[in-house]
Amino acid sequence: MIAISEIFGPTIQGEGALTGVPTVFVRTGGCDFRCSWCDTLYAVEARFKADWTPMSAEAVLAEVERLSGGRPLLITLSGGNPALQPLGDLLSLGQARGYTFAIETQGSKAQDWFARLDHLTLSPKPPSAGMAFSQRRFDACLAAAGVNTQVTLKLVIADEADYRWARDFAARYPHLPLTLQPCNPAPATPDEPARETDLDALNARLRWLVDKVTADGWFAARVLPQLHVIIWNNERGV
Ligand SMILES: C[S@@+](CC[C@H](N)C(=O)[O-])C[C@H]1O[C@@H](n2cnc3c(N)ncnc32)[C@H](O)[C@@H]1O
Ligand SMILES: Nc1nc2[nH]cc(C(=O)O)c2c(=O)[nH]1
Ligand code: SF4
Ligand SMILES: [Mg+2]
Repeated sequence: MIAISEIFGPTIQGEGALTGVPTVFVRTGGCDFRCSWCDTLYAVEARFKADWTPMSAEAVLAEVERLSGGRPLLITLSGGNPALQPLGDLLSLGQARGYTFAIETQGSKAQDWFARLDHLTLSPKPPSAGMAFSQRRFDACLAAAGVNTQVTLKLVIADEADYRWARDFAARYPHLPLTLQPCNPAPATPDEPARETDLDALNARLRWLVDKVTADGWFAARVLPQLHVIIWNNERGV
């Protein structure tokens, strides 16, 4: 069974290389990390376990088909860490009906079914997140993706130290397409679910990041906002 926090859409992918692409999100419950600025703690912290529904692959796909009116589109697996879940059967069922699959994960856990995804977005955490990085685990994710899954790096930047870390990190993986996104410093939290972020402050961070990248001539990086935050602020399920 798959631990499901929420299934929603169709909406658009708001982050990373697939920004703007229509998609349904399947958000799993449970994470091996607890990032300081995580915007989805309701799908992370064990105290919310009772809100996560154990679902079969068939039941998850049935809900996606209901939401999409049976018209196949991109299914984005996120969480929590979806790589902790048994998602191989969901891929087989969905792909047989024409759906394509992308995953968002931090690169801490590899699964053999990564090779059957269309897109694997790896988002290793910068220093500001407060999480340890395992090179071995990250490289295992890359190896599991094989040659047929499109891998991209998505790095969140909160401050100067994160920016320097991102420069070093990306230099070790020059073959991977790279997107940078400014950290939302005021995400909604379980204790303050209606919290709104300051979009002007977020835009200032975006401008700072563009200035850094252009001043450094870092032309391999693409700088993108979280489009869903610009459109819907910290709203959940969009
Ligand atoms: C909520 S995570 C779930 C998937 C997986 N656990 C991961 O971190 O990649 C989805 C994406 O949101 C990003 N993210 C989380 N909180 C954020 C914030 N406050 N500002 C910007 N991006 C954030 C993560 O870095 C990740 O790229
Ligand atoms: N529209 C939209 N785009 C997203 N990209 C990554 C998301 C996530 O929470 O993983 C997300 C999300 O929650 N909504
Ligand atoms: S790894 Fe992803 S879901 Fe887990 S705590 Fe960090 S940002 Fe949140
Ligand atoms: Mg999100």
